Amino acid sequence: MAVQAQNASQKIGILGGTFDPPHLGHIKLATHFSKLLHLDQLLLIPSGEPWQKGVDITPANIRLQLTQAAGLDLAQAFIHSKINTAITVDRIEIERSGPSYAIDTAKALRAHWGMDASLIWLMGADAFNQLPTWNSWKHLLNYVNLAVASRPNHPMGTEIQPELTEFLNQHLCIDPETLENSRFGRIYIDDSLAVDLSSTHLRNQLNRADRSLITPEHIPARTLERITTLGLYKQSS
Ligand SMILES: Nc1ncnc2c1ncn2[C@@H]1O[C@H](COP(=O)(O)OP(=O)(O)OP(=O)(O)O)[C@@H](O)[C@H]1O
Ligand SMILES: O=C(O)c1ccc[n+]([C@@H]2O[C@H](COP(=O)([O-])O)[C@@H](O)[C@H]2O)c1
Repeated sequence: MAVQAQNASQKIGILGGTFDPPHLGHIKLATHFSKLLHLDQLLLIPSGEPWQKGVDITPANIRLQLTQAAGLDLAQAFIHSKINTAITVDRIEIERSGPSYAIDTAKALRAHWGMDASLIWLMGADAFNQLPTWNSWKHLLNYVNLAVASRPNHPMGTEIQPELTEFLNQHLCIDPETLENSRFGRIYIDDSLAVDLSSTHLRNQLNRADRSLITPEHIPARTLERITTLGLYKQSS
C-alpha cells in the first residue's frame, strides 16, 4: 500500500492541458471537481511544450491567452454554481524550457505550496490511460493525488495496461473525502462526466465551413471571442 499523508490544509486542484483551444470539457471537468473536492484554488496550467501532441500546435503564448480567457469563463461558471474556488492561470510550464513533464510541475508546485497542502491533479480518462507514457509517471504520486473523470470514447478498464491496473489498485480511494484529506498518493475515479468534446475535433470544425456551428455550448464565450479576435483556426491559417 502506498504511503498516504492525511489532514491536508489547503486543497489545490491542478488542471494541465494543451488547451488548443480550451472547451466545455475542460470547464465541466474543472467545475465538477472544484465543487466535489471543495478546492481552495484551481490552477490552470497551459503546457509549454506538449511533447506528445505532434507539431501543429498553436504557439504557447497564444494558448496562454486562450487559457486566460477560459479562466474568466470558468470564474463566471463558478459564480453561477456558487463555487468558492479561486482560479489562477499558472505559466509554470510555459516559462520552463524543454518538454513539459508533469513530474517537474508537481515537484515545483509541492515546493511552492508546502507539505501540508493537498495537491490534486485533475485529468480525463484518456490522460489517465496514457499515464504510463509520461516521464517518471510512477513518481508523480509522491507529490500529488489524481482525480480522474470519465470521458466518452475513452473507457477506463478496457484500454488500461496491466502495469497501470496494478498502480491503480495500490492507490485507489473510493470516496472523494479521502482524496481531499490526503496530501498526495491517492487516485479517485469519477464516472459522472460525459462531455463528448475535444480540442482536436473543435479545431477541425473551426477550420471548416461549419465554423458557425460552434457556440458557447462547445467553447465558452470569452474564449470563443478571443479565438475570433486572434483569427485562429481558420482555413487559411
Ligand atoms: N471532454 C472531456 N472530458 C473529460 N476530460 C477532458 C475532456 N477534454 C479534455 N479533458 C482533459 O483535460 C486535460 C487537458 O486536455 P487537452 O487540453 O489535451 O484537451 P483535449 O480535448 O484532450 O485535446 P485533444 O483533442 O488533443 O485530445 C486532459 O487531462 C484531458 O483528459
Ligand atoms: O509528464 C509527461 O510526460 C506528460 C505527458 C503528456 C501530458 N502531460 C501533462 O498532462 C497535461 C495534459 O496534457 P495534454 O497533452 O493531454 O494536453 C499537461 O499538464 C501535461 O503537462 C505530461
